[in-house]
Amino acid sequence: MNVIQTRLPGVVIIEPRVFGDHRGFFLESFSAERYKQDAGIELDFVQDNHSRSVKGVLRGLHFQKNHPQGKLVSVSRGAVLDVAVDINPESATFGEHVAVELSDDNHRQLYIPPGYAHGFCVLSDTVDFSYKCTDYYYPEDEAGLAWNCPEVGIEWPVETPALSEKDQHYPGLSELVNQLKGTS
Ligand SMILES: Cc1cn([C@H]2C[C@H](O)[C@@H](COP(=O)(O)OP(=O)(O)O[C@H]3O[C@@H](C)C(=O)[C@@H](O)[C@H]3O)O2)c(=O)[nH]c1=O
Repeated sequence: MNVIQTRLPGVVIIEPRVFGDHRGFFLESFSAERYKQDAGIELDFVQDNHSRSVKGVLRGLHFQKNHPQGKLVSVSRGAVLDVAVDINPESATFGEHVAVELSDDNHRQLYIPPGYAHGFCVLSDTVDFSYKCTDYYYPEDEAGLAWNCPEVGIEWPVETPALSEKDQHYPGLSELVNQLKGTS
């Protein structure tokens, strides 16, 4: 497999080896030893998730405050623009993001270590989105960053995405940092 470093520490693009033949293709979507050695993923995964969304849906930008999750994300059908944002004020890349197209055509995966905000926007008619998480889901611990925060400046492929109710009300980066510090 091929591993591509991004500008954000620990965030890597993984291109699995794809074995194509007259039947279709085969790939290993995860293998603990190899992903540890080649992609630096030391943490164990404890939960697998799958969501389906239609074109124009945007989910994000999400993280958990006290139980941060590392996520190995991929698309089994369709295409998304997947985004990770550095929300750690102590980080040299605070406020920066990476945006990567993941599709059933390029077979790319993105590993996002614990501590980043994550989201994606659907580019295809339908998408099946799968991800492995290094911690469990704690509904009371859920938090988010506004998908359209101007301080982050993500160039999303749609102007008016379809959002969940809660994704319409998350704060921008400065407000989020103040909230996490407990100062507002
Ligand atoms: C994320 C999650 C949701 N749920 C439930 C809660 C809710 O009733 C329903 C839909 O939840 P949400 O609207 O939060 O789903 P969604 O907006 O798809 O949330 C996900 O977005 C992407 C971008 C991520 O990075 C994930 O970590 C996760 O936050 O599913 C679980 O039971 N377990 C889970 O792990």
